[in-house]
Order: sequence, then C-alpha cells, then structure tokens
Amino acid sequence: MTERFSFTLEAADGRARKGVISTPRGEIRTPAFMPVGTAATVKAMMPESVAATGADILLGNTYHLMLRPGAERIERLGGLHRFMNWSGPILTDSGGFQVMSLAELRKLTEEGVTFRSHVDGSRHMLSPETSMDIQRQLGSDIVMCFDECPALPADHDRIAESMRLSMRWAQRSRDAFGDRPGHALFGIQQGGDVEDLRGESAEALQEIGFDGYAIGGLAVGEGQKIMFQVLDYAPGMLPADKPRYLMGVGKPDDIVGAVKRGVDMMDCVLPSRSGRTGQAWTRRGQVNIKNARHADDPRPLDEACTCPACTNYSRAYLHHVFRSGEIISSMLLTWHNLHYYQELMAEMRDAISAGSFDAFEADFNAQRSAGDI
Ligand SMILES: CNc1nc2cc3nc(NC)[nH]c3cc2c(=O)[nH]1
Ligand SMILES: [Zn+2]
Repeated sequence: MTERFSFTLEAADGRARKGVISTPRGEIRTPAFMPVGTAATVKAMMPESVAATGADILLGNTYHLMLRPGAERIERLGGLHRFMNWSGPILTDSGGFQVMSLAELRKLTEEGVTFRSHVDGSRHMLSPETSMDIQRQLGSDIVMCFDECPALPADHDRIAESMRLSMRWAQRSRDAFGDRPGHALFGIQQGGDVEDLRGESAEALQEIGFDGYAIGGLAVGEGQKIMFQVLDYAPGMLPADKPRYLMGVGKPDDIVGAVKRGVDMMDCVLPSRSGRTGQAWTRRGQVNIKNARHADDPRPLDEACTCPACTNYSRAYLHHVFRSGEIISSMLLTWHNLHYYQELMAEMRDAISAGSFDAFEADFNAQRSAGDI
C-alpha cells in the first residue's frame, strides 16, 4: 500500500500510453475509464458490481453531493468512500461545470459562482477555496481544480478570457489545497479549440505544478472532428510523466480516438445513462433494446460478452423488462455497458503493451456497424 500518489508509464505505442497510477486506496490501470457515481452511487449498480466490471476508480460530483446530502454530513459519516461503500480510489470534480449546467440564478464573478440549488432553491457559493474544502470533506483521492468551462462554439476573446480566469482559479485551488500526501490535485487545461490558448493554459498550469492534468473544455457540443483536432496537439502540451484526463468523454469511438492521441483517463455518464434508456453498446455496434424486433430474439445482446446480462438473458427478456419498466432492466443494461467499456479499456492496455494498437483500432472500426444491430 503506497502512502503517495504516483504515476508509472509502462508502455507506449505511438502516442497511446499504458501505465499505472498508485494511490493509498489502490492502483488505477491506465488508460482508465471512470464510471460516474454522481450522487454517491453509480445508478442501478451495487459497488461490488461496479468493481466486477473492472473499474478501478469512480467519479463523484461535488455539485450534487454538496447540495444533497451535504459535504459536512458525508464527512461526519466517515467520508465518501465509507458512505457509498467503495474502498477504491475516487476522483471528484470541482463543481464548476455542473453549476453552469444545472443550477439556477447563477452569478459568476472573479471570486467564484453564487447560485441557487436546483434541489431546494437554497443559496450557495462555489469558489476555488470552497471547492477544495468540499472535496477535502468528501475525502476524494483525486481533487479537481475549480474552473470555468465555456460552451463551444465561442469567439476567441471569450475563450481567452474564460481560460485566464480558470488559470487564476487554478492557482487559488493549488494554494487552498495545501499539502495533502496521498491525495492528488489535477489542473484543468482550457482554451477551447484555439491552439495558442491551449498552449498558454498548459504553460500556466505547469508553472503552478499539479499531480495530473485534465483536458477540459471539450465534449461540450463541438463534435468529434473538432475534439480530435484539439486532441492532435493538446495532450502533448502537458507533462508526459503525469496522467492526462479527458473530461466527459465519451462514446466508444471517442474513447479509442482519445487513447490513440495520448489520453490516460476518461469519465462519461453515457454507458450508465444510456443503459437506463435501453441503449446497449457492443463491439459490433449499438442495440436499442426497446425496438420491437428484439421481442422474440433468444440471442444475448452480444454472444462474445461475458457480463451477467449476456450470460444469462436473451434480448427478448431485456426487451420485455425494459418495456415493462422493470428495475432489473436498468441493472442489466448498465452492467453490460460498463462491462463493455472496461473490456475496451483492457483491450487497449493489452494492445499498447503488445505494440499492436493500430491493429486493435483497425479491428475495432471493422467490427462496428453504423446502425443498430
Ligand atoms: C470540473 N471541471 C470541468 N468539468 C468538465 C466536465 C465535462 N463534461 C463534458 N462533457 C460531458 N465536458 C466537460 C468539461 C469539463 C471542464 O472543462 N471542466
Ligand atoms: Zn454483456
């Protein structure tokens, strides 16, 4: 058990990297996908089931947890790991992104963001300082800087102004985080789809110094083409010896393209959220289980998948429980999707070790049909 936070690069294939992040609560194999446990639960999953899918680390949302049940309450009850019965590493976001998308009556100033809770209308303020306090109360292992993420498309000046605010907030986050051995603070690169602003942000963050570096400001409506154009240069601007975390990504082909371009960690609600809407992701494409054509289909979602849904149930059954609104529908489809995502990450880690990432990517693209299967 290590008392420190460290990142060890084990192999590289082109710009794709394989490594391990060591934390006091366990190791994270990279490239890693983090399931999202927004309100102290990965929806429709028991923690032991999340672990069974192969996930090493979860993401928790500061915005949701500070409003309900409250960070002080979680601290009093022993911290987020104890509270949600997850003993492995947890990364918490800093709240800024969700305040801007979920809260009401937001007011953004140099100090931070004041807002009303979407839960009960109560007034709150998030700033670099309060976000660091909240994430400390939650007890997360990887803490994210408090930043501002502009929606794209946006003009150059707006992106520049927002990025520079986020860099001032990164310094304040670093100062407020203090010295917490075994806990990590990640900076978040901003700069939209403007290469020189991305470079300015990367330099500013390295000046301050962080344990890892996130690529923020993407997956905000720009589309995969622009996202990949930014990922063709942004990861390389960040220190090679620290983890690179792409926030909010994504569909399986987004993830493969991001790992190819040097990303080490990702998180996304897609596999869990789409599981609840009847959308299954498989190596051969998507299965929309609510479609009537599955009503008599005795086959599993994916013959090659070893998850409980594919091992024990037919498409006909999954179609039935989805159409009937049965709770097991969300359980089985979420489990399958998270299992598939983790299998994808494991295959990429193996391919990078074997120096066969290009062959993996070619096979990944060849197997997938664009439409439903
Ligand atoms: C916590 N800070 C922070 N979170 C984010 C979450 C995101 N989630 C997406 N797409 C689903 N893009 C994101 C960007 C950021 C970002 O730039 N900053
Ligand atoms: Zn499956």
